[in-house]
Amino acid sequence: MRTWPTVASIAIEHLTKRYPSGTTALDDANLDIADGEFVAIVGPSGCGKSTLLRILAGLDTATEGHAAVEGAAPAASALPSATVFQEASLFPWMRVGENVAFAFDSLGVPRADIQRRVADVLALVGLGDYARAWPHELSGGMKQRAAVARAFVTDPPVLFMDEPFGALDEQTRVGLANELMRLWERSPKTVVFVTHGIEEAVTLADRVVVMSARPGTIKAVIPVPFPRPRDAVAIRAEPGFGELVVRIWDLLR
Ligand SMILES: Nc1ncnc2c1ncn2[C@@H]1O[C@H](COP(=O)(O)OP(=O)(O)OP(=O)(O)O)[C@@H](O)[C@H]1O
Repeated sequence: MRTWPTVASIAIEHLTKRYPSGTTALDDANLDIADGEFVAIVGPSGCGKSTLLRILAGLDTATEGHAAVEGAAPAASALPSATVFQEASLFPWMRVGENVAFAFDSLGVPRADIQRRVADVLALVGLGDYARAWPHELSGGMKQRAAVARAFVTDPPVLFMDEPFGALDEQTRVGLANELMRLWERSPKTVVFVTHGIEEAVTLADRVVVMSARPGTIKAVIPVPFPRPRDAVAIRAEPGFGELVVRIWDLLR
């Protein structure tokens, strides 16, 4: 089995992305993300958040500048990261457990270990009884739980999340935010989390990166001072929570 470090840092330097259509989606973005840090990215629609995440995840290339995951696997083709998108993108022809186990494809992990880890992670996201269910038998929130389980099951040092809870109702979102924080506390990793939810960003992140309208640049990086472990509901009553949310809203105006 391949082994990789438990966490990795990310360096983004002068990153610019121009699509062939002529759209400049990112313009000279610079950011350092520390080992094990949870960073949320917010910004107006179309400011290049997904573009940035796709470049970090190795799914697209930059026009200028570069982004590097440091302390991770040597080959760019073997980036030890997992990505969760707004759509859970489970394979409809595989049961939930098989979808989660698929993350181990070609990693050479013994079958018994895979079964144990899949069962553990499904239990952690509240899907312990659904390993043999088909994706179409799950609600939207349950599908997203399965997608989060698939991202965590191999314990990669880096996790990229692109509006993973964006399509869900508020109550499910808050529940999943808590589950994500518990998973992250159990197995630390560097997380880059794109969201439209300012409160969600402040709840989850160590720092919130605020991007400007297109072409996207990094307008501000706001540290979130609240202690951990956090609770996605109780944190709203923390002194300073509302002020921080308003400050970020003001930056987005
Ligand atoms: N494959 C592509 N080809 C051409 N232009 C693209 C492509 N993908 C994105 N864009 C453009 O790049 C800009 C940034 O898009 P991106 O999806 O990164 O923004 P975003 O901040 O994630 O938006 P949203 O919050 O609405 O999801 C937009 O103007 C978009 O039209």
